[in-house]
Amino acid sequence: MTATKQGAPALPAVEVRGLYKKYGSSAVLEDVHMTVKAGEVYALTGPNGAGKTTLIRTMTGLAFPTDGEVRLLGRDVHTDGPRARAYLGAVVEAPAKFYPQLTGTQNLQVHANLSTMAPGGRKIGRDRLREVMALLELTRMADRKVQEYSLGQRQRLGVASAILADPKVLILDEPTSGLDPLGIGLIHRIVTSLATSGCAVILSTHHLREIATYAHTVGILTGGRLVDTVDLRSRQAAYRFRVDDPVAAATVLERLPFVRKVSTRTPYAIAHLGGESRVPDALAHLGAEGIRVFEASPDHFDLYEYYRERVEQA
Ligand SMILES: Nc1ncnc2c1ncn2[C@@H]1O[C@H](COP(=O)(O)OP(=O)(O)OP(=O)(O)O)[C@@H](O)[C@H]1O
Repeated sequence: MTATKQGAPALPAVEVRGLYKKYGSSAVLEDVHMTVKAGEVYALTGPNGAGKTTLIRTMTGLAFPTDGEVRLLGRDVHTDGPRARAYLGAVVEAPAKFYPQLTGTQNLQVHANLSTMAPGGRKIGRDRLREVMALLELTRMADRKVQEYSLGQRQRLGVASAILADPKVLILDEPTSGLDPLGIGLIHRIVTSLATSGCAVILSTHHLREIATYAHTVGILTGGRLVDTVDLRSRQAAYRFRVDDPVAAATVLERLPFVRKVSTRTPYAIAHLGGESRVPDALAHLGAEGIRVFEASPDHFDLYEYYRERVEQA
């Protein structure tokens, strides 16, 4: 848990505890636990029918759990809903529902009015509407009726409405489905920039190779159970050294104080160095011990392969 300036432990932005959801006799979510911190991008993935949308609906308070609880910034979303959702922005059913006869800006104005009326809500001015339309590259469409929007444009308008009130928690169900490659890049940049300013972001997706580039954590949900939570930042801190003797190289690397984890995969010795700046140090030590190094490069974690194995084992 991170600490605030006063030294008190910071509340998780999202906390899911022992969540169960049944439809009739069939269990859709079973004992799901999740913690997401401020500034974290958490990607939820899993096969079709795994329960991602159900989990997201339950986290946002749209569906009620059979058992367990969800807290947003410490408030229970099911028993203290309005206050828990005061800092929440969400697109749960993509693309979000809008009034087709109203323009994009008018639809955002409706959202702005609703969020102003919510507990703790503050006024959202026309400048902010223009700003989010520009951010989502919808300025050209701003005064057109939503019924004239393409699927991708409606998808982007959904994200615009979710970020309108500067949420501290942003939850997006498949935000990039239906978007073209530039639209996908746009959503990545917006999510990254919100997270950098302290917003916790949870999104569901099937696009593993994309999210591997900007998510901090990946939760793998299968058959209603969260079978793994992968910390991508620690996975990606590994470097591999192609050497003449991987076992001897591993022994040398293990002795270095900044090295956390070492393994071998012939012809490589792989080490978690804690950052690129340590690579020259590692090379110097290997060289001093007589190890010949032919190549040093980041050992990219293959999330797709990892996911495939986890889902097949589950
Ligand atoms: N209202 C409902 N009534 C009964 N069963 C439901 C209901 N909503 C979802 N389910 C079932 O719950 C399971 C999980 O569905 P959910 O939509 O949460 O999966 P998902 O992981 O989001 O799937 P996808 O990747 O296809 O979007 C499925 O078996 C689905 O049939």
